[in-house]
Amino acid sequence: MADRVIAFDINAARVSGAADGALPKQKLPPSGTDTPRTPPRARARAELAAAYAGLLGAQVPAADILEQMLLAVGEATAAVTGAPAADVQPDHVAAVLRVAGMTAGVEEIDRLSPGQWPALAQMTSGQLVLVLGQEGGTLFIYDTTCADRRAEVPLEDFAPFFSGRIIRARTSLRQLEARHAPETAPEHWFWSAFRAQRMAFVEVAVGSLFANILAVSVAMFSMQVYDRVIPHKSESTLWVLALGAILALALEMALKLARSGLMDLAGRKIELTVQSLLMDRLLGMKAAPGRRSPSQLFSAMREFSSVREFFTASTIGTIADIPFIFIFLALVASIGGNLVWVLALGAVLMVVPGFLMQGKMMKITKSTQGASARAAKLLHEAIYEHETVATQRGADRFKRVWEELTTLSAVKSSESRKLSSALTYWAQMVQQATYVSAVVVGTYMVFEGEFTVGAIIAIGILTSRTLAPLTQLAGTLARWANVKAALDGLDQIAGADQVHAGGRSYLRAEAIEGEYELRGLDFKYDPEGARTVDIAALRIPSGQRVAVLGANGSGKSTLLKLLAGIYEPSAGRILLDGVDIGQLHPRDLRRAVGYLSQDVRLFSGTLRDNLNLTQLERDEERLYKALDFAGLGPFLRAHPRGLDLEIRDGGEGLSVGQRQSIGWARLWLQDPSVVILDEPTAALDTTLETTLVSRLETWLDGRTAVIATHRVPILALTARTLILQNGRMAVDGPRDAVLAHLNKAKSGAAP
Ligand SMILES: Nc1ncnc2c1ncn2[C@@H]1O[C@H](COP(=O)(O)OP(=O)(O)OP(=O)(O)O)[C@@H](O)[C@H]1O
Repeated sequence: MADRVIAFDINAARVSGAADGALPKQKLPPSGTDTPRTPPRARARAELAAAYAGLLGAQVPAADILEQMLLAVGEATAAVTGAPAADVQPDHVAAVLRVAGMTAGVEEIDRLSPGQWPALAQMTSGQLVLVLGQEGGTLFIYDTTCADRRAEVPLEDFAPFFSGRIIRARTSLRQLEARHAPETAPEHWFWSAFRAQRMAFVEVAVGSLFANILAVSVAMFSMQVYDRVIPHKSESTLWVLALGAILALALEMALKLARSGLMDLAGRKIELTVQSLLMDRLLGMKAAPGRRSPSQLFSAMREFSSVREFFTASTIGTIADIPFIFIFLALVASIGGNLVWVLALGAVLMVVPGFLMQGKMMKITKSTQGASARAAKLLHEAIYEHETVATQRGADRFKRVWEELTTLSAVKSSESRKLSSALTYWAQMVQQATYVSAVVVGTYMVFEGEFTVGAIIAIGILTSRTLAPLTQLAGTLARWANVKAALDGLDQIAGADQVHAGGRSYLRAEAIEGEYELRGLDFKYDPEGARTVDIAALRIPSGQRVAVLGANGSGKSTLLKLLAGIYEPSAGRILLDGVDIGQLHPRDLRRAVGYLSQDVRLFSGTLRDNLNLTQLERDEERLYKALDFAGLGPFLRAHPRGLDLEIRDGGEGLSVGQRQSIGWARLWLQDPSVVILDEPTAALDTTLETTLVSRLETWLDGRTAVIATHRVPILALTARTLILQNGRMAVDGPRDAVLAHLNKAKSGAAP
């Protein structure tokens, strides 16, 4: 039996890779996440978690799980000790399974029973094993060394080594819905957040009902005092009624306070949901060159504040009070009969202009927003491009356009303010006029003997209460155009095509070899315009290094962005490892394809943040190794702040060449199997370029590389040369042959 346990233990070690790292290496791509400092069991545990998730129907590659795990481990240890990543614990595995959309947790069990499986069991040695099921006295364990991946282990062999802890995951209802529910129209990004808070709104409505019923008490009190207390001089009744009315008022206030608390909470939740969704959509947008302007997106996001202010407690309270107008009207009808029509007419007159003016308000708002968006863009350029504006003597032009825009925006917003004040004042005036009319009609009814003085007083009070929410509604309507325009702007962001489109399934690829095939590839920035890239057929075998040459504007950068999957072809296909690049899961694509752009951008934060944008790398040594590779190591080792060097707002803090080096360091950390490089050494000095090129000799080994360049040293790394002319492939051949041909053509053309 002991042999059996040992055999099992070895299997377990192999399955979880804890002891000897016996996992087949090719299972995970050679990615930046798999560093020498990757916590010892992380890699194997990622494999196990991926296998477990797969059993539950969620196809998540181990590489994704590994990334999440390292994040979870890093955050947990950083939070406690600030130390580098520790070992992956069961809690981290459970957390990662939850991120993958399942419900998962660590449980302590005292008995092994069939209902618990499949689950990950922790052994006394700390190893995790995936238990697939249990039948009688036998457990089925996931074992990659068996042909059918299942090992049978008797319970009595397993039990002594079992720690009593399991990680159990279940498919969440949301996941089941996503997997099996028939496809329905997607929910509106904004209104669906309201729907999620519907319970809070039901509670608000109930609170409003009681608050409004209590609000009647003052009217009833006045009526009773005038009609009963005064004629009979009944002091005790007066005090009883007064006490009742005050109690009712206090209760009404308490209810309204509770109601506004509830609305605030719901409002906050809605805001957080919507803001996070908008950010997700913004970050996940597909590149749409020439079709969407960044300044439009900026101003749309900024306008969210007007949406937030609109949907505060006061607006929701106003809307919640509207249905109760009918209760008040019914009450007035029961006291004053036909007099209720005066109120009804007043109510209609109060809000109709607000509705009629919506079109005009919308027009004014759109032009105000247009002008202020353009002004914001100008401001951005004036600040960030200050040096160019100054050296190119552009200040006068900027000032003129700024004045034009601010004048336009001031005129338009004053127009909008005037209209909205007029609407509010109109509503207030009609409310007062309705009160006067109700008293006049009531007085005639008193003359006729149909009415008491108390009833007139009560109706006066009820008139104010009935119409008060409508005055607020008029104000709300005046602001609605603004909010509607902001929502329309945000629709652009929320509805923008996403890189990772929800509701479609992608092909998951653990590793990408890097073989490209282009078929009938066309790309146009402007759908009506000419083709920027037009390549009938091209094949780049995996591991080949290709240089792309061509004059300025010939389409090199565009082709590279297409190969990197940043742009989508307008027509034709790009296959990577035989799969349409659009079919590959964006995470897998981004992991395997490294892209170094012509203009490396830095973000505000430290240099460490800028190097480690994935937040996965916690090993300082590795960060320095990356910097050494890119030629920045000596500079930063000598720098007093080192990796904590502050990169200022707008990415300033390093020279253009140093920025390009950071791009190289990022690429080294990513360690992709395909590299797409756009003028990757253009900003480097010749010494660094030569050093880097010699390092690349070995680093590029086994990687597919497509390099657009005007520089000779980097050409030495490539085996094949493509020359683009107006987006078309003019030449394609072995480097030396192409270069010789070019030199010959040049010398032939020379006088
Ligand atoms: N974002 C964009 N929107 C519209 N047109 C663009 C955009 N980017 C590039 N173009 C156009 O596409 C054509 C090809 O540009 P691309 O940047 O691919 O050329 P390139 O060969 O990389 O040039 P360079 O050597 O100067 O970097 C150019 O005519 C350019 O005007």
